[in-house]
Amino acid sequence: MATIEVRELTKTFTQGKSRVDAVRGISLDVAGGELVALLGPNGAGKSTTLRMLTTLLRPTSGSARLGGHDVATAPELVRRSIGYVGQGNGAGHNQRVREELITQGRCFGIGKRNSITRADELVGALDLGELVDRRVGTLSGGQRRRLDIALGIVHRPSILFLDEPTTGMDPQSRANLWEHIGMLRRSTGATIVLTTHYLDEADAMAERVVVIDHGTVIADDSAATLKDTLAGDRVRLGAAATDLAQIAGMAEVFTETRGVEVLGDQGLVEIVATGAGHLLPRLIVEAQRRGVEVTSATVSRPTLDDVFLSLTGRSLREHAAA
Ligand SMILES: Nc1ncnc2c1ncn2[C@@H]1O[C@H](COP(=O)(O)OP(=O)(O)OP(=O)(O)O)[C@@H](O)[C@H]1O
Repeated sequence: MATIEVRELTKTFTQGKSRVDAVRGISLDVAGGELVALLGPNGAGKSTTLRMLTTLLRPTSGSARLGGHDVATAPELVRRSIGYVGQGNGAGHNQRVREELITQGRCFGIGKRNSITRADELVGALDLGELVDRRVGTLSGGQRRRLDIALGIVHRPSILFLDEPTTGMDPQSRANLWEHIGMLRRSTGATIVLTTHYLDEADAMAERVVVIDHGTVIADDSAATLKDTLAGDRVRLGAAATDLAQIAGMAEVFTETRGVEVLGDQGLVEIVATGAGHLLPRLIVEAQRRGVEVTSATVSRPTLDDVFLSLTGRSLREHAAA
């Protein structure tokens, strides 16, 4: 049985006459221990979905069960089995780091002694040792994020939701946070669902990427499969301007070829193909056979942005930059 079972979940916000269909029928099963990234442009409905799964928002229709408990009928039981680290910081500015962790334990009904033991465990797990006596308001963005995660898992949830855990952080702090998320996962076996705008991050870290656009799931698979099936490799061959059309015609004949474009201003032909590593040598041999000189050749693997582009005709990069 899946740890998270979502069926046709929707959320419509209405205010006076205005109506926003933020989530329009999302279905999703997540198995125990999976790390799933929800990826999509601004306003796609990722946070709204997360907020419904964490019982912070009531769904308009559809259902969601977490650890066997329904968000609508058993929100208390759902809350006990999940941790949620939202986009805003929950910790008080004036509290000291260790105090904050102990207070959080007490809020979850953990006894005083056990809250202290748990706080010390988390200080170790999230590398907060040097910060225990610092006031929360003085922490850097990355340190603050590590504290947020520690606060989110005080009660040992089996499912952890992270809403844009690394947004706004520099690359080094992002890598450091990911290391901690990885360690946490290995040591607790928790199921982790997160949202991110960083395509490279979803690609490298999540074993499963759920692409959301306009409130629905438009793709759901491993990053590698999404890239292979939806985007394909890119081969770029350089040649004299007069030879480009001939190279394009030649490339179209191969069964691996999915699309060909002449980039005249760059003196290139771009070929989108399956298994470019095998295709490239054959293209070059064929060009030689036809007496056409290929002056340069590059192969690149697609990115998740290419996947999004092929699904929607739009780029996610503009959104990520925004
Ligand atoms: N409380 C609300 N009232 C009205 N509309 C809302 C509310 N919360 C979210 N929305 C709208 O719902 C849509 C989905 O928003 P949501 O925050 O879920 O997107 P997102 O994919 O998380 O975006 P981002 O990546 O920018 O965080 C947006 O159009 C947003 O403006």
